[in-house]
Amino acid sequence: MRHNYVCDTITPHAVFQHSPVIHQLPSKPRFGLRLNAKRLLLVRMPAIHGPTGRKLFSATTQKRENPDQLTVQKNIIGNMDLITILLSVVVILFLANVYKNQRKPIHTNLPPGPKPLPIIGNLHMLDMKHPYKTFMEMSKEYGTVLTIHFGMAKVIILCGYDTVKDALLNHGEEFSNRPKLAIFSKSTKDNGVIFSNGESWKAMRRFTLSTLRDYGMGKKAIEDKISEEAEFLVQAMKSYGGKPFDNLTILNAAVANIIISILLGQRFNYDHPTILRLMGLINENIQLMGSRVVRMYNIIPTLLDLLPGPHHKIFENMRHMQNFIKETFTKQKKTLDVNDQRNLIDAYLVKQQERGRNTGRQIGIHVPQATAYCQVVSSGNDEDGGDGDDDNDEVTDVIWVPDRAEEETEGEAAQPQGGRHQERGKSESSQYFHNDNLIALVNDLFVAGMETTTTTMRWAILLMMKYPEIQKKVQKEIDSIIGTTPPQAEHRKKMPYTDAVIHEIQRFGDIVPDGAPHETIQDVTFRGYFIPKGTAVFPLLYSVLKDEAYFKKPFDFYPEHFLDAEGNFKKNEAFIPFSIGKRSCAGETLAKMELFLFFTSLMQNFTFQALPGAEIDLEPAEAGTHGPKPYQLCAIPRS
Ligand code: HEM
Repeated sequence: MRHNYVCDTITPHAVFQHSPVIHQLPSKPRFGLRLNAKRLLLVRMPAIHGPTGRKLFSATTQKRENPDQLTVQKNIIGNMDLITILLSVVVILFLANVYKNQRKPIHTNLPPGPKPLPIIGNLHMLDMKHPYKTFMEMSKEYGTVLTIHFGMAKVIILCGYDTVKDALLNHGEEFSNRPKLAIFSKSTKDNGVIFSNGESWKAMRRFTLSTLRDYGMGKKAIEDKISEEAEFLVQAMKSYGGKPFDNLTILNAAVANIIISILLGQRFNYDHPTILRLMGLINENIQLMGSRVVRMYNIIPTLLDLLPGPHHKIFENMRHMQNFIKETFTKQKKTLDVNDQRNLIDAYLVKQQERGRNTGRQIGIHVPQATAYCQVVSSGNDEDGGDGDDDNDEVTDVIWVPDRAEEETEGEAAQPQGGRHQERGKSESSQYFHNDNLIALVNDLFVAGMETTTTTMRWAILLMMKYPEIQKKVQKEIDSIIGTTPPQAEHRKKMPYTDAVIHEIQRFGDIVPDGAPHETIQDVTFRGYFIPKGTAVFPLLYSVLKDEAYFKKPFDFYPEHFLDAEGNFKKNEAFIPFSIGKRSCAGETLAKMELFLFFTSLMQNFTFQALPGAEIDLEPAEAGTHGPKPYQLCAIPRS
């Protein structure tokens, strides 16, 4: 019985499940190595070879009936012994190696953390639904810089504003990479802006910041677009006549239309199939990202690739998004006018053309040269056959991939904190403006620009329903400062209470509690600890936005966090929902403008109420971002 159990634990899957038992085994070598190798495999055969293995095993134990059968069985057993020994040796060596590596003090001065188990590390200790809560608990024991083992990989967790600021600002460059996350790497091949690194990231980030500025952020044009969209949103909410509804779809569509106008230069009605399709794909993926299986996928992708699960749906949805983007820019290319750029995709295509001109070649035309090579990009097939991506099959493009000698030297990527304007006029790495980067970049901006702001707006309405007296104070300020005219960005400075409420919504909602993962670009000595190059680092935004040293009532909704005694708006340096440093949110200015204009437009026109008798639940849903659970609301028109 005991042998059975120990041997079962030696299949990779079972080791994962039962490893605490491995630790409890008494004496001598661990992992049941003292077992007879043959017996080990006999018990393991069913797990490795399935039904055949099971039959072989029974052949050794049942009564033999005739000599022929005996001979066959002897051969089988002879072969099996060989396999038994080989496999046992492999398994034993593998486990011994894992054990040795985990015990070996490779770096003696790593930040402290809980003791890991073989293979699974500290995974068994984590609340997989809210890992940030476990990290906060652990930091009470181990300090604000701690090491957690995600399986066999070490991850550094940074807790509290002082530590996060120290890492992302004072050691900004050293912590500025992103780790490869299997769930994204597989579909984007590390292109785009959110999960890319090195020169390609710098080129994409610089382009994103300057183009968002030209087509969106800080410009009157985008302010007008948001105001216009806010009016559509108000009308859509009015259409419910005060009756209960779930605001997710229309809020999502309103926010989506802003990023769509920047990316594609158009808006869609809220029931248009295209916008519904895009939102459906993105929302489903965000939802699935929060699942435990997907979190596990980033730790053991090779194993999970073999198993069914939500990760396959994520890949399928990403393929549909990519096909949509390919189809869109292929069509746009046909009507591109360099002197009349309509949107971000046009600006990107112009960069591609510049590249062609600079090198005496044109994008899309293969000009063989000794020092460069071409890459043919084909969209592949529309795998679902029914999502309207039929044109994609014809999309074939030829892009230039220069040799290293052609690469231009880049400066630092633009920094949002005070450094945004420095990137203008710098030489550009136009070799990175290839189609794969365009697809991944547009996808990144769709997802980042749509989901985050919608989720914050959903918190905003839920919190106003929960705290009607705060809602009334906001409305009073709107009535006195804005009146009935459409809200404008410049009103904000005169509205300290509303400004404080919006800040508190973001602080309390805390929609990216784990922070986006970073990675050390080189060996780092940080706060007395050694963190090797290539280590994943989580700046825990939850621990910052709930930092008791900076916020008096960290777990309450308390707009006074951002107000002084006279009721003036008061900045709080630990308010960093967009993070800080080199990888901080590229859409921060746009998001702030959207939040202010959408929020004030809604508060100007409606009083939000929960359904009579309904409990307002402020516990976040389990998803990729920290949003409220689905809820119904009544938007009572103010007249
Ligand atoms: C309320 C709204 C938003 C919040 C709370 C938010 C928050 C964040 C956070 C926490 C990060 C990770 C920073 C880090 O790694 O340290 C991030 C990255 C990013 N965000 Fe946002 N974001 C919002 C809206 C937007 C919008 C509207 C856009 C674009 C239009 C956008 C584009 C990006 C991009 C491109 C990155 C990756 C930057 C990089 O890796 O260089 N975000 N955002």
